[in-house]
Amino acid sequence: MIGRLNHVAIVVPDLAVATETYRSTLGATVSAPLDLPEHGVTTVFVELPNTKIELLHPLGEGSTIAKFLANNPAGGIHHVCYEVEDIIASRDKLKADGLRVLGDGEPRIGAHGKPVLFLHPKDLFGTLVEIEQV
Ligand SMILES: CC[C@H](C(=O)O)C(=O)SCCNC(=O)CCNC(=O)[C@H](O)C(C)(C)COP(=O)(O)OP(=O)(O)OC[C@H]1O[C@@H](n2cnc3c(N)ncnc32)[C@H](O)[C@@H]1OP(=O)(O)O
Ligand SMILES: [Co+2]
Repeated sequence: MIGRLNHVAIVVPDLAVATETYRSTLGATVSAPLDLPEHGVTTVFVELPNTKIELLHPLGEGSTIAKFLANNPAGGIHHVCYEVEDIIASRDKLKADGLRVLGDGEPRIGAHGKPVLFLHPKDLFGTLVEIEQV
């Protein structure tokens, strides 16, 4: 079911500082910030040869990642995203196998304009997992 690693997400306390560090210190190609108010985040994508790093910062009140940043004020790895071919079939199999799909269980459009879902970290060894249909 899961395919390529689409991205690894890092929540950062200062998106501009993190972006400049990846661009200048690490010499990576980085995108412009993208506000995703429906997800309560601002994202910057670091393009790597074999995957992407998603830099995340809370956007607006009640952001789903505000608590994570409060618990990890220096930042931290927040989730990994695996690619799937059919997000509905994947969702239904994961649910049938007892994993909890977060939110209302319906895919939403993510930063790449593709449908995404999230799986509870407690069901996947303490790791928040996002699946993205490609
Ligand atoms: C989709 C746009 C973009 C993209 O790639 O396209 C994004 O990726 S946006 C990313 C932001 N959106 C989300 O993360 C949506 C899914 N997340 C959630 O629903 C919540 O963050 C949730 C349920 C994972 C955690 O909720 P909350 O922050 O309120 O914390 P809780 O106290 O309820 O957590 C319960 C339990 O889980 C542990 N936890 C929380 N976050 C993580 C994490 N990122 N990785 C691992 N574990 C996590 C937390 O410590 C609690 O554990 P406990 O032992 O009970 O203390
Ligand atoms: Co993501």
